[in-house]
Amino acid sequence: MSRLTESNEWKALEAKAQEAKKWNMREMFAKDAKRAEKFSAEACGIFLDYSKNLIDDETMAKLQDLLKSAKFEEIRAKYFGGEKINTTEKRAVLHTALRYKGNEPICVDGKDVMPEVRAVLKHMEEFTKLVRTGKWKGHTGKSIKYVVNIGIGGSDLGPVMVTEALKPYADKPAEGEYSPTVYFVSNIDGTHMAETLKKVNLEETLFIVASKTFTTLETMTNAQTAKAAVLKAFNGDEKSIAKHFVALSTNTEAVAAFGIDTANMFEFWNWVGGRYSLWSAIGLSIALRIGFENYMKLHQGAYEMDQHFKTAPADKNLPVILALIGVWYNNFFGASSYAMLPYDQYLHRLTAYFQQADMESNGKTVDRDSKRVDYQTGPILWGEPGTNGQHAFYQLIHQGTKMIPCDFIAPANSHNKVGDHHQKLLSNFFAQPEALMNGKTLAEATEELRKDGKSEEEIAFLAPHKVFEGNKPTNSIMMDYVSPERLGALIAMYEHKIFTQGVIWNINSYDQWGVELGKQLAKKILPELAKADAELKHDSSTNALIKWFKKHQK
Ligand SMILES: O=P(O)(O)OC[C@H]1O[C@](O)(CO)[C@@H](O)[C@@H]1O
Repeated sequence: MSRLTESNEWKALEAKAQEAKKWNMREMFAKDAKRAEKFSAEACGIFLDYSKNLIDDETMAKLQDLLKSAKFEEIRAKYFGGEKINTTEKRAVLHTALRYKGNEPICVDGKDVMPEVRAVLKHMEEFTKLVRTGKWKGHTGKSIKYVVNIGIGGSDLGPVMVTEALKPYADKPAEGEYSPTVYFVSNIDGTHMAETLKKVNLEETLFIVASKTFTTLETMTNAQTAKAAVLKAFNGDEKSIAKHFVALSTNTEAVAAFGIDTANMFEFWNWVGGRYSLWSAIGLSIALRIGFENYMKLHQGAYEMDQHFKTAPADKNLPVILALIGVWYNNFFGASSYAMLPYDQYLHRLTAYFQQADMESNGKTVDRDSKRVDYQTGPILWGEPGTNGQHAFYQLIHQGTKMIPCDFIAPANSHNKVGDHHQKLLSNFFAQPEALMNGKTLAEATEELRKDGKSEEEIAFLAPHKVFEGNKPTNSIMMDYVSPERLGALIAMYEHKIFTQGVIWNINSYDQWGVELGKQLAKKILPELAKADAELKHDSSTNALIKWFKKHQK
């Protein structure tokens, strides 16, 4: 047994869960007219209603006790204070410094990181202005119309998600500026680069090679392909590289070795985790697309959420509430996944983005004391935007045998006022959590069928299929618009939720050793694919697959 599962706080929650499994949310709402008011909170323009959960005051108090016993406040202070809470890599975790708007120093190893942070932001601002005003010229003297960000994981998903989410801001550039079209190439599958190259005119294209390490196989392969295409287009003139390539990285030497002028390198630091890096130089494609001012508003929203997370009491603290509710279902109800369901088409990559943030952070089996855990850690996160998901997988959420807590997310206003689309969209946003909570009893289903004139025999057969057990937990999260400020706050809210859960589970949320083994094996297999008579020393399945591939490869 671990310290966590042996603790009184954990045991109290286990006992409480036995009680809560018998609760009926419909009855809880009927009994308490103030339930929604009691279990809701608002900060930084984000409204959270968490009343449609299997919780009462005592549950929340006991979850807070668990949090306290995990030394949450102490670890939170270390997180914001630049201490090396990523212990396996001996690194601080300071994405919050990248968006910090205050005047206090933030030190790592006794050195204030803020002057460097501000210098890189300044560099990004100047560069963004040059490109968006058409002053940055390509090799043949043409301005930049296309930007291709080459990166993967955290060097791709954040910028993709944000540029999609804030597209309305790209469509409204400031006076004298324009918004280049931005493409993202991540997959090592040559199709990704090939299809992108078909869409751009190289004379007007800027490639951003975005890689924290500047060693990632996918990114380096794609970058070499892009470099070869540029050199070919400009008759092998190496000088063209400086005009068409910039780098975002922590690895100056590798950037220089690639042939990119380090004056065109935007630096960040090893205390920025890849999946938390959109606030760093990795955000350059965002700034180029929506303008630096809007990128700063995104930072502002996140900074405000950081302040809220640092100071709000647990019962009003949005990231804390979300984290505690997540732990409640993950650890005491056996819920292995949760769904993130944004009701806004512009947020269509939000879930994919948080899949990395959450699953790469908290998908761990060993705790901070290097012991195997005896409890569940990070959940599986999945989802699609509403209402598309409703016509695909909601059936299982409503009537399947698994508990899938859901976060419903929606803005009160759409950027596109098209007829009554938004009203219809939002009616679904409100209806789904209501249906999941209330369900439909056998008596109600029977009554409906009777009203439809069905025979008693048909009713007996059909009614059980029409029953919705209900009692399914949801959070509803709203904001006025999907604006840079609100999106920044929303992202930071979930980042801190992930941190808080990591603290409770006593794991290091900031390393990712789990991605290494597959990479190592791929490196070993690559030369075997090229050599016809390579001796294969894998398991019989892997050997057979490689042989089949070789036989069929033309
Ligand atoms: O920015 P880099 O160093 O190319 O890494 C890309 C991604 O690869 C990972 O290390 C996982 O393989 C992620 O954590 C990271 O976001």
